[in-house]
Amino acid sequence: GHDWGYGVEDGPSLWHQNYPIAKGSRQSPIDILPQTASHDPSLGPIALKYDQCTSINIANNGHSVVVEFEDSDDRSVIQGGPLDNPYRLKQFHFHWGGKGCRGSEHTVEGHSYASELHLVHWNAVKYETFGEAATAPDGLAVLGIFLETGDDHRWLHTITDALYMVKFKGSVTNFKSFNPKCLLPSSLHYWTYLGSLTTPPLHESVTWIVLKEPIAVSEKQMSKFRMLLFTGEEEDQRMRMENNFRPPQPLKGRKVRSSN
Ligand SMILES: NS(=O)(=O)c1c(F)cccc1F
Ligand SMILES: [Zn+2]
Repeated sequence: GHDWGYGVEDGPSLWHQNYPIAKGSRQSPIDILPQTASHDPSLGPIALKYDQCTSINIANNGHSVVVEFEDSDDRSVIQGGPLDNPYRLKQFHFHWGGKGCRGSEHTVEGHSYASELHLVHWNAVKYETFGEAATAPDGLAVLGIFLETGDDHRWLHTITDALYMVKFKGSVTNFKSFNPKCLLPSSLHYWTYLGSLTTPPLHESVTWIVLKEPIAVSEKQMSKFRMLLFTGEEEDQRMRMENNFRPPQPLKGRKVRSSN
């Protein structure tokens, strides 16, 4: 059933009731302090091999809009940086705010961005399935990319033009051969730390890799995300999908490392 959301009655401050790990020792997102992040020379560059990317569909799961990928082999992986082996691309999705409001999950010295893109990868070397990896401490690697409002993003149109097809919770439509490489900023410099899923079940299974450089998207493009609904077609009360972000969580002694 509907056991969590982003509203007053089911939002992030209440998730601990059904998901006690919400108060755990490695929860995400966090506020990143660049001055405190230690530059670790042993941290190499991350490598994204997205060339043979195979997107399948785009869906509204009632919490975000998600693009799923074919992950039966290692055609699309992230490797290098803090990772000991390649992690397979499974899906990407976004978190965003209301009109004129901020909506990123990670913040940088208290500054939040308009939105945050998450590219979710899993450790198929050590685990059989995404589900199994999602509960393992080294199971997932999520690449976080900040979106700030500014110029139009030429490739984001492919996604925003498809959003009207998945307006309602539970809707899904074909979305083939989209390569998320076109959503990357020019620099792959990053911060990295050990954390969790930012939505229930909040498993502490994520190696976070957050890119320092945001990408620019237009306010008009952002407004198209806000025409999505949290609610299904059959529900009479229509709730606009916005502010679907969890606020920063306690660092609890964790170290954030910087690629440079
Ligand atoms: N937000 S997040 O990137 O932590 C995330 C995942 F990694 C996996 C599933 C859902 C989800 F929301
Ligand atoms: Zn996310």
